Amino acid sequence: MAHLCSQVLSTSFFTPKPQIPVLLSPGVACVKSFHQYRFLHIKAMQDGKFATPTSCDESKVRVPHVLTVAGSDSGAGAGIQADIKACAARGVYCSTVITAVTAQNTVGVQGVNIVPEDFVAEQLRSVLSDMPPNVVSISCMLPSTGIVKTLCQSLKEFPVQALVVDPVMVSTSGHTLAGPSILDSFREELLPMADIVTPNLKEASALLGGVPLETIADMRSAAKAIHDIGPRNVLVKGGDLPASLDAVDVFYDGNDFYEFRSSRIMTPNTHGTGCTLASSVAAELAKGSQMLSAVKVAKRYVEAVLSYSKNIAIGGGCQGPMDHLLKLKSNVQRRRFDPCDLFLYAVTDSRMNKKWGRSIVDAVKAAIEGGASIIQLREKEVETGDFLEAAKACLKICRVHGVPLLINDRIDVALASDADGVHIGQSDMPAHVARALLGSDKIIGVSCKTPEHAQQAWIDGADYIGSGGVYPTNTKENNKTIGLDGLKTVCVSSKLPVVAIGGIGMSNAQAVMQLGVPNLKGVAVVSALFDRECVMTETRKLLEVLKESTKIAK
Ligand SMILES: Nc1ncnc2c1ncn2[C@@H]1O[C@H](COP(=O)(O)OP(=O)(O)O)[C@@H](O)[C@H]1O
Ligand SMILES: Cc1ncc(COP(=O)(O)O)c(N)n1
Ligand SMILES: [Mg+2]
Repeated sequence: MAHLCSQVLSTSFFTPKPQIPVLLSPGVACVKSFHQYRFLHIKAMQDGKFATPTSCDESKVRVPHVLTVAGSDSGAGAGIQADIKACAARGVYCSTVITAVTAQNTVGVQGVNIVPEDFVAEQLRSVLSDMPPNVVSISCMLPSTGIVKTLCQSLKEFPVQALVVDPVMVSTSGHTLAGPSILDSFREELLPMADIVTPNLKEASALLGGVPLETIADMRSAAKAIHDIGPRNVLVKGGDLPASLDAVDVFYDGNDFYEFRSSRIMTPNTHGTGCTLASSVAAELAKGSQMLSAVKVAKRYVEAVLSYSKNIAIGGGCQGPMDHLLKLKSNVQRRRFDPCDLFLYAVTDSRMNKKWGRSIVDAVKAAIEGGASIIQLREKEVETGDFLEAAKACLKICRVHGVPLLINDRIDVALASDADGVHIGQSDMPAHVARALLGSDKIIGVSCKTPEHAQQAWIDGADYIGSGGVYPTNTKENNKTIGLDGLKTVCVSSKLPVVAIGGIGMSNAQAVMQLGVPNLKGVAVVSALFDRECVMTETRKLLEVLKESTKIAK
């Protein structure tokens, strides 16, 4: 068993993968190449440097793992907290060694308490001896020369495949996090070990003895000069480049320069961008990416998080944090499905839009203005790319008005546009498969003509049922009409809310709503809204009819 374990343990280090990032520690000053790291790692294993796992089996899966060495930020925008969140968002396990604890918020840094060197060493030993990371990321303040030395010593003892160094010296709020006394050990010991070093403008300037950096040409010269100190790659970050419309970072690998550009997000919530970038580079390297693509992906991630977080309000200061877990947040923020949303359910139709010369977006806007409570895009004749663009544009409008947007049939389009859900028929993907793909927060509606369909929809995790055709309709070929009786049978057989569909309009909506079954929540309408000259007026009129009929029913 022990033999098996050591094979499992060593796999990620011995397979001829591309380099794995490690945030650099100082003791390995003379070790630069990936192959040398691997050699040292193998030797350390042979010397019994790693703890022998007490239990393991072949079915265990190794996960990409970044060890971040950083300071704690009580405000959780930067430091260890940013690193953990970024790694989690990038799908990578993150262990931590804390070098200092700061009292910090959106106003600034109120205090710094340095962790004793021997305790930093103990944390390093605990992690490195038992759970060797793919990459070490030193994305933080290193408050003393002693800590730099401790790090280098530990990395010498437990070499890793790649080292990422973010030389945090000054916080965005202007607070000095690492004094000039450690600059020498940074330059002499840490930087030569780094696979990549990621200084911002101020840090690049400090590393080079205070040269002013004001243009992209300056950043290129700085990247080259820092490369000469010894790291294999340099990324000079231009978040603070004055008068730059774009956020431009300059990458130099010793041969070529690359400019990574993204639009500049106008937001005060930029605290922690540097930590986030470094740990994301480390995360991508841990997953096996080459350096250049790791930087590219990390930069794109930072841009997405900044953009997502640009209006969040946490704290009263002017250095707000970002929200790294944007995906989770968007799910939490989404309004839960309310059966009352089914009251006036507008279903678009591409043929009708074409006939009346309006875009899908114009049709949706008009229906919402008229009072539609939910929208379904049913666009059978539109190309996928156009459908996706239309869905995104409609979603913006729907979100402003708090109206859910569903996509007919196309789970791919619903996922890609982040629409609120789908409506599927009996011959589409089964609802339980759609649920597995879409997750628990999206709305799923299923067309049902019989109690058996309704029962299955409930088992499969649907949120509502669309039942019909109640009356004959020409928006759907060969569609069996089930009549008011068929609709009632489906309603009483199901616990799910139901929306009636098929040939419903001004003349018969009242009859449907007066069916007298409590889970019949509304009517879905196509032609009566969209095969008309003024969608908004027709929607308003239908809304009045529906309101009137609920009054009568009471
Ligand atoms: N307002 C912004 N919009 C888009 N990207 C930004 C913005 N500010 C910083 N960045 C990006 O965030 C990353 C971190 O940059 P920077 O803020 O310069 O580093 P640090 O946080 O270490 O000071 C870089 O990729 C930079 O281009
Ligand atoms: C503990 C800790 N680590 C790093 C930073 C730098 O982050 P930023 O440059 O965004 O202030 C910080 N402020 N605090
Ligand atoms: Mg910054």
